[in-house]
Amino acid sequence: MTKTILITGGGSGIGCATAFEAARRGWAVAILDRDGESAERAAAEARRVGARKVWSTASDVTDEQELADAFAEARSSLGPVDGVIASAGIEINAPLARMPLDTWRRVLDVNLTGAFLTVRTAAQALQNAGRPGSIVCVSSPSAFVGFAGGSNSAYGASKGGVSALVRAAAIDLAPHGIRVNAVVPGATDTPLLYSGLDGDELEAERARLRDAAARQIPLGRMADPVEIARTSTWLLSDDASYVTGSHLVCDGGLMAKSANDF
Ligand SMILES: NC(=O)C1=CN([C@@H]2O[C@H](COP(=O)(O)OP(=O)(O)OC[C@H]3O[C@@H](n4cnc5c(N)ncnc54)[C@H](O)[C@@H]3O)[C@@H](O)[C@H]2O)C=CC1
Ligand SMILES: C[C@H](O)[C@@H]1OC(=O)[C@H](O)[C@@H]1O
Repeated sequence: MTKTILITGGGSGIGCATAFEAARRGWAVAILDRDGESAERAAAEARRVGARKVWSTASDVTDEQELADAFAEARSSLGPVDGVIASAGIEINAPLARMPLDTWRRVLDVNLTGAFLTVRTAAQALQNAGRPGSIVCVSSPSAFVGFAGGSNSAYGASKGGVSALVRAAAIDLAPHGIRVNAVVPGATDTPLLYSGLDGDELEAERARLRDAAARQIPLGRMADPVEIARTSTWLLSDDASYVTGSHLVCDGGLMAKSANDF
């Protein structure tokens, strides 16, 4: 069935790949991103490769009114949405003792409050249209295990909150025929992993992560964003009609193994 979906953080990485995968399925796609230019670049590329109906706008997921306006404009442009993917997110790591409070607050605001506002706005849009629908939030292995040398307290806490939000929202929205799930990507080669790095530092980090993936991830590599996108769009599809409140882990086996194998 042809669907109309809306993606936050669709200007880059996993969100952008998900927009392309949805377009490949013949779905109409609304691409939202704090960086409006990246959203438009993604939309232009999707059109170039044959996307049927694509629309984009700048929208910050921490701003409830901006989100509501973007959902309304998406409906005017593409029609009522059937599904939403909350992919917008940031990762800023620091040892606990050196984690600035404003960094903690920013990470929680974007990743957790942004997901909450996206889920609530999506639910309102689906109910206003009198339609069932599906919402997918992008969580993380960091919601379940420690990473980054113990420096991801803010990021891990934000994603732990996203996972709890998904379970609560699934129960809350089920009577309205709205399914809510999480996709849990493993290490995926996107700009998020290289936040704040460029030039030689970025290449060195890319090499370090590829080596770590080869040694620590059972499938021996990081994910390509499109592999996450296929999982997310399956959750939005009618093939997942009885799936809600669930976490689909797409991590190459990373979490299947303990870091402390005996
Ligand atoms: N790359 C990875 O290894 C993993 C990523 N994730 C999650 O996947 C999601 C997507 O991340 P990636 O594609 O990897 O990173 P990315 O940095 O390529 O994409 C994130 C996008 O979100 C946008 N964004 C950031 N703050 C925003 C805001 N306040 N409002 C609207 N848009 C905003 C950025 O402009 C960017 O386009 C994030 O939630 C991230 O936490 C989860 C597990 C692993
Ligand atoms: C598994 C990743 O390395 C980990 O998960 C995330 O969400 C972050 O991107 C971390 O790097």
